Amino acid sequence: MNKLNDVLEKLNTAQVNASWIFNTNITNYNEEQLLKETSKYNKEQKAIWQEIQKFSNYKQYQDPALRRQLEKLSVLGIAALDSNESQKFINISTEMERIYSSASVCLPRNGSLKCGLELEPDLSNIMATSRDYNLLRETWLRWRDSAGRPIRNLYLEYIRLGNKAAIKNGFKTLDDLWLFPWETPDFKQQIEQLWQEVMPYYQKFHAYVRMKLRKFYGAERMPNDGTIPAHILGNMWAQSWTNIFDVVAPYPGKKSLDVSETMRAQNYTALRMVQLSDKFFTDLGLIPMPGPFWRESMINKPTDRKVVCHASAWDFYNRKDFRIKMCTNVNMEDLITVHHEMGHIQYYLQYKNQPVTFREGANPGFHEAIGDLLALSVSTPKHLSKINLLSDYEEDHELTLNHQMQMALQKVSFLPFGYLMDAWRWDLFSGKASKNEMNRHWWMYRLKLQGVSPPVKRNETDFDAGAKFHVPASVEYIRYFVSFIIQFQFHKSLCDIAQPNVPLHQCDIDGNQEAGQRLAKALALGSSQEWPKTMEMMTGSRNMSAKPLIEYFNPLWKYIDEQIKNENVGWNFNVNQYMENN
Ligand SMILES: CC(=O)N[C@@H](CC(=O)O)C(=O)NC[C@H](CC1(C(=O)N[C@@H](Cc2ccc(O)cc2)C(=O)O)CCCC1)C(=O)O
Ligand SMILES: [Zn+2]
Repeated sequence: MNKLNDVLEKLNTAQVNASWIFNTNITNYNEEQLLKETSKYNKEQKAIWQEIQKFSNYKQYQDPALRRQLEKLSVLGIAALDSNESQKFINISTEMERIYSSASVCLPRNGSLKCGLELEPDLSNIMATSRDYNLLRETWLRWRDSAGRPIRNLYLEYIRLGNKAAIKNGFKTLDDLWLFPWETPDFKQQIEQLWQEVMPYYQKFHAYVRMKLRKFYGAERMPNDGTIPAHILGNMWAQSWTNIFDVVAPYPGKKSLDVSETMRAQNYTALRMVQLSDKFFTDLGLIPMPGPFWRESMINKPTDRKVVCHASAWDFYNRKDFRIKMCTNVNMEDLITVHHEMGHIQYYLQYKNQPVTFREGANPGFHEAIGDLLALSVSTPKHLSKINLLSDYEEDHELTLNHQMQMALQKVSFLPFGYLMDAWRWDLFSGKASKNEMNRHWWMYRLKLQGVSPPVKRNETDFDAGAKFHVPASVEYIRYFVSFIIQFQFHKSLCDIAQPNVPLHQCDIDGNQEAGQRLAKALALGSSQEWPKTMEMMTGSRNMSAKPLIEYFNPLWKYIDEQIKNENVGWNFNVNQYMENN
């Protein structure tokens, strides 16, 4: 088996290398190289897979670790397609990613038309900072015209081929293949259950934010069905509302917890942000970033070439080389993202000596939760003041509520979006939703779960889901919904060790070696055991639970209940009202 392990290592290293080169230097040559490398990777993976099929009686193996590795290797994924269909699938995926990452728009800018505006940083900045209702609507609409629409027909092909691949792996449809790594037969039910648990709290939060936006933009700009227009929430996909903090803050005059200004004033650089995050990990007794990380990572947007700016963390599967790629801006949002990416790297470092098949998170949600978990401590006012990013700090009720609001704008607003991104794709893959109504199905979920509506009518030539990175990039998303739930479970467990008598929302685990050790033990296991066992190691329970998230925001729920006395919580909707009947 360890011979196979070496082969798998070399295979993965070659593939990741080619992908890194393309992502950090987008040229036709590098794209061709990546395509060649990917087909080679798929062919060799398939050969190994066919080998393993011969040991089909692997279930009888005594050694549990060996049995588990063979079971993971028994699912090949997309590469199970025959060579020309597999090539077609790779071409479609590459084409969708190219369309998305090269999309740009024209916008009316003081009298003339400005063209070549890209998502990062141009459009994201407008969505975050503009309060001009019409400019926001134009930006929202034109991005979807440029990035979403051209992907629609490619996506239909993607689903057709993906479902064929699922069948070749012994599954019914592509959603079953996507869910395989979760090893949880009732996974969809567990997710729905978690959503039911948090939904009442989300709806109250939605009512509060809607009330504040109505006051700011005027009642005539708010739909009468109680939904919030998607373009005024500070984000291109309304997935995180942190950028409208100034509009919804409980105590606007109070010290803002957005330390971006202070970071710039203190000449923070991307490097300093990464060093700050590294220090938090090592103060917990975790593994410091190794030499190659500092030498090879790309943490600033290069000026001499095109790159994929979407932040990411990379494991080169050689137990030495780990990198992040980020077009870092010096602000608080990116300080959080740096911690998120460093959380991935820490996980890679902790499980690097596992067999290759176990070098994954206990489940994909675990991998997404680590960085955010540490960021929960970093973003407390107390910690920010400790690292000199917040001056004349004194804990009081107003500061607490402003902090709670800022955290809810990041975490609570995200929950329905994290769910619907895959609920929509599962329905399409499984055939539960018709391919002729993909956009209607998208807006059904956006209305039903998120209470967000399109600022202009949509139709079936639009493909609004395609305007979100993870759809053309075919990156599964439910991992983020799970992460936003379990990171609070982990936070509560580590806080019970580090600061047992501190309210959860004020807890900072910084420097607590015992908490660090509890975390390190769980991370070092990778996916070598089923995730409920690792969940039990971390939290004492085998199950996911939204209770710690709800507890973290207790002060905020009380405040919101007072504020929304005259508001109708929730919304009604009729998706026909937003779809042009074509
Ligand atoms: C080689 C490779 O691909 N590696 C994987 C890691 C691995 O699989 O090992 C990887 O780096 N994926 C990139 C992805 C980037 C980000 C993302 O896409 N975030 C979601 C959802 C979200 C939003 C807010 C938030 O606070 C946390 C998550 C979004 O932006 O919608 C962008 C900013 C944050 C994380 C990531 O790091 O997860
Ligand atoms: Zn991540």
